[in-house]
Amino acid sequence: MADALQLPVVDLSSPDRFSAANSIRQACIEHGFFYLVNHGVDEELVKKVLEQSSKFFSLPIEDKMKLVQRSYRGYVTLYAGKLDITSSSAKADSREGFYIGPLADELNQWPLEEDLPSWRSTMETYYQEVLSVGTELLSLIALSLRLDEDYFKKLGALNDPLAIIGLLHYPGGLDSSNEEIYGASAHSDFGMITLLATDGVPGLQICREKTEQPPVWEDVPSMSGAFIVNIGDMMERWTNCLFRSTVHRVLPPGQERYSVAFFANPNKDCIIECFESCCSESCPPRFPPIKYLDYRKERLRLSYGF
Ligand SMILES: O=C(O)CCC(=O)C(=O)O
Ligand SMILES: [Fe+2]
Repeated sequence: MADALQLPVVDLSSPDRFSAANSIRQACIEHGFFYLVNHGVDEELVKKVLEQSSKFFSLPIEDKMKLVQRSYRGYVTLYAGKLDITSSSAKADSREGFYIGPLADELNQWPLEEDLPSWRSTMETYYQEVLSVGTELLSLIALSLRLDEDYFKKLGALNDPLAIIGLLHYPGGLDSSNEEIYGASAHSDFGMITLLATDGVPGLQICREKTEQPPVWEDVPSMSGAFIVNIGDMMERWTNCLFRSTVHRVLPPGQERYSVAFFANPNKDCIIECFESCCSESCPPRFPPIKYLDYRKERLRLSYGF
């Protein structure tokens, strides 16, 4: 059994934006994870998204396969990939997913309205609402880095961002004592930040020290009404590792589990290079500049082969 963890709580509606920014700074330095409360997304909407997600995954496999992923939009089958690209012994991840990208770009695939009424409109509403929460949160993150509030906007990261909803289903029924099968094996997220909602079934764990052996895994329980937010690799690169893109995983829950991850990714052409304020002669950039799309493509190729 892993240690229980008390993650910091950030209030998005706090009138004292500087104190909210400071708590974000501390959370991102120490954990790379925090709970976000008072974010303004109605709990009923989150519940509806989870219900609609469960309706999709309950369809017969032939129907799900009609929407099998193209350009990483649509249905990704159980055991299709392995997020842990460092382990040769971990088996493929025991989960299935459905991915929805930018609403305007025509690549998305949708179930028919007559098969799953209101499914598309529920997901579109959720996409727009969580994107605006993410945008607001990024202005606080900019403040927390002593940058202008609209820094990420000016950088172009928020112009047509390649944000993705991942509807995730962990079927359960697997014995978690089998060390080599995970719901989602150990990984860091590829983008700027991720905002996660779950159905409350446990399973998510983080490892704060990547290099510690043996690794120490700590449980991240869900908090009712809060998003679990984590820092992704692009934010880690921008900040030269000041903010951590913390490694996390999902154990195979004995019980079925649903979650919805909103990956707030930057614009596909955004060049990610260390902020000037985060490097110096004595602390040079640890990563070369990289275009977001190139980084993302490589990670998807390594984990999923597409
Ligand atoms: O399902 C979860 O709780 C986390 C999923 C996750 O970490 C991911 O898909 O990147
Ligand atoms: Fe993740």
